[in-house]
Amino acid sequence: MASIGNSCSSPFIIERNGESKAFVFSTFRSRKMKTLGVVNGGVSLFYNKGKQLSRFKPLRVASTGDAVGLGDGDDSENSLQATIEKSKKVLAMQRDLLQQIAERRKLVSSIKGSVTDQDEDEDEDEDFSTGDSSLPNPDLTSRSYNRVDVVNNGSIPSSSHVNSTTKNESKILPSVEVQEKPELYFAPEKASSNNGSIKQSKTIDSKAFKSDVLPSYLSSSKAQVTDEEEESSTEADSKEAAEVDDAAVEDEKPPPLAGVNVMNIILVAAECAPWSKTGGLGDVAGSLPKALARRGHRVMVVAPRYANYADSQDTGVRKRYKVNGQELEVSYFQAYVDGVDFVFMDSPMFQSMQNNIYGGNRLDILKRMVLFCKAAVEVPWHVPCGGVCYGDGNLVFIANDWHTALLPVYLKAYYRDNGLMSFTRSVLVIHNIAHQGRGPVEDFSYVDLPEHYMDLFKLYDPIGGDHFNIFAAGLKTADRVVTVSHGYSWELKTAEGGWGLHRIINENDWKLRGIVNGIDTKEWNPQYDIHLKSDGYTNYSLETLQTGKPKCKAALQKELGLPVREDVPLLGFIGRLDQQKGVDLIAEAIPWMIGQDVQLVMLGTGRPDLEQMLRQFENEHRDKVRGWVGFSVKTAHRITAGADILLMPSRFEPCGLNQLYAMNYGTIPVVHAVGGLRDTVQQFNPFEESGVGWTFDSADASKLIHALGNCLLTYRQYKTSWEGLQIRGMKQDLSWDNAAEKYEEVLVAAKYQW
Ligand SMILES: Nc1ncnc2c1ncn2[C@@H]1O[C@H](COP(=O)(O)OP(=O)(O)O[C@H]2O[C@H](CO)[C@@H](O)[C@H](O)[C@H]2O)[C@@H](O)[C@H]1O
Repeated sequence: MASIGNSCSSPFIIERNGESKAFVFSTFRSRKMKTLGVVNGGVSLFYNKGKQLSRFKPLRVASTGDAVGLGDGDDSENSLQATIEKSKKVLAMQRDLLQQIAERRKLVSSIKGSVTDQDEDEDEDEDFSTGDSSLPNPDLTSRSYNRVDVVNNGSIPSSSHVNSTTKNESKILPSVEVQEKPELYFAPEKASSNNGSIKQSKTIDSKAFKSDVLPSYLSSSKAQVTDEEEESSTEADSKEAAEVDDAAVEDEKPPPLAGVNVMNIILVAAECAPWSKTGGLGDVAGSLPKALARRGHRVMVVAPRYANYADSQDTGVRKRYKVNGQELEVSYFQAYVDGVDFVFMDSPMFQSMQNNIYGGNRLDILKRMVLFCKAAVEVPWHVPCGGVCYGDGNLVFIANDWHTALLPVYLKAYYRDNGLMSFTRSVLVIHNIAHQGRGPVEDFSYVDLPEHYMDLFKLYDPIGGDHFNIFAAGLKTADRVVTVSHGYSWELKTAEGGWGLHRIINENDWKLRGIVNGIDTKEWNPQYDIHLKSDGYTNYSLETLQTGKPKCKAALQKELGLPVREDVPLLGFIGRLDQQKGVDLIAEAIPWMIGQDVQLVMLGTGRPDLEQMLRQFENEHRDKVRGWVGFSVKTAHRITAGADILLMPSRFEPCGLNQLYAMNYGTIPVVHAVGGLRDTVQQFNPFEESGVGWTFDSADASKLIHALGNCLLTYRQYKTSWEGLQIRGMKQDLSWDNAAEKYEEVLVAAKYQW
């Protein structure tokens, strides 16, 4: 008995006795054809209204996603007949629904006519919010759906809107019985469908035939009835459709910021704040997606579920993937926050790793990432968000660092090479090239790829000879590559900055772009910061800076057990304790610092020897230094608010977030001018009263001391200049919104890249 996989499978894949068959259409329809994706007994097909069906070609797909072309199968004839029959029925249902909507619209028009003008708008709103079923509201279709639906060929409502629509829609639409679980398919009309043009939107979401969600062709009626080239089956149909279209136009919301480029975006990362975080990657995964969602995209984040996150819910979806010959089950939990679908992948492999995300030996980590990436590629098929899967049309994955660099490779090897996910793209973001997923060549056997893929991973190392390198394969395979600042994008191409990957990066320069990270201005904002609401701390803004910040400084000094003195400059350092962050430069400068009248607090975890060093600093200079070994988000926020100066002597820094947070809190950064630090911290110029901090040009303790000396002098003797530095820093727009717009350009470029 054929059955569809868990609640929302690919329309192409039919599972039978543990094996899956995938159907791929051998001919793509021309733009002039009306193509409709129809769920039918587990088979999705495209058909031309009343015309000949597309031929399709069966593929056999292994549960891991490997697909092997088998040519035309005998039973395809029978299933073809069956699907034709069922398609006709569905078409009839569709006409029925359109007719009902048109009738109801007429009814509402007549009711509207009898209501006084001044009340009209309010009444409509009330009807919507209260869901009053006595007055069916045709405008629901245009109001209750996300703007994405109108312009997106994928016709996917965002989760929130799916939910709100579900609530209202049942009152205006007859329920349609569908036995099969929802499926999703988007027409493979890349160029025409993906430009977001309303008129070109032709695909009918198969979800349309599920009883509890408003069909996309009705919800975004514009998207489905305004095609001038459409061959309507009856005149009445087109008239009714046009009326529905009018209803949508009447209440149309302003277009999304992304305009016609609205897409489905899935960011995949090994960590995602606030649920999991070891550093800046977690921050980016937690906040960039929200900025993309604000631009009108439908956005999901997929991250491992390292612990039981209270705010997420089990979706009930279960899938199995092979890792190193072993079948492993994954399940998915979901939360909807600030317009983004956060999907957490659960597996015994991830559980209990919350405080040790990258823990275990090389092969343990590799196997975790193989499982994560294999499963993540199929999330848009299997995991419904707000009741509806994303599907693979108009979709771009954003993979991050080596941990997810396998994703672009799997997307290509398992799917695109086999005619699946043909219009799905991948972008790989480099947050830190120093970690690459390296191992001996034999590690290739763990990633479960065809032999000819080996070349992508193999890299020659002058010391170790040939080795296996996951980042190398991801960089070559991804459609586009982003790194987190302009400075770092340049450094990556040098032998010093590319960490052995500079040749590959140079060869792929055409697809590389530097985009400076933003910050989550809700999370990292002194005005709303939840960590400043107790223990003597206080929220402050630009207006209350001169009273609020000293209060936070005093609270921090008190909390740390340092002398509470307003006049002493308080220096802070927050970061991973490793070679990258230049902790050793601070160590070298400590004797000089101790000779100054300053206080220093350092927060970090990492290399045991550096942790020990922090403790030692504190023990030796208890009146001036605090070395806090540990990972504490609260303390990081409090140091950022309470310190006067933030030290970032990083040897290399792809972007750096702490200096951005610092500037937003009126804390002055002193940084090594490298990578993103050079891009984001302009040196103070006392003659022009410009700049936002101090920079030094080489990773040398004497340079750090020189820059810090000038900084301390300004703090002590030039208060007005100091305030100017603080104000300029705080006034900058450091939000993700700018960066999100640039990411969007990259995503669009990837989308139209063949
Ligand atoms: N002990 C501790 N307790 C609490 N919080 C702590 C902490 N140690 C670090 N953090 C927090 O972790 C984040 C660190 O972000 P960074 O961007 O500075 O560095 P990271 O090197 O991890 O990120 C990499 O990716 C980011 C994102 O792209 C790039 O900015 C960066 O240059 C690149 O190295 C900040 O939010 C910081 O507050």
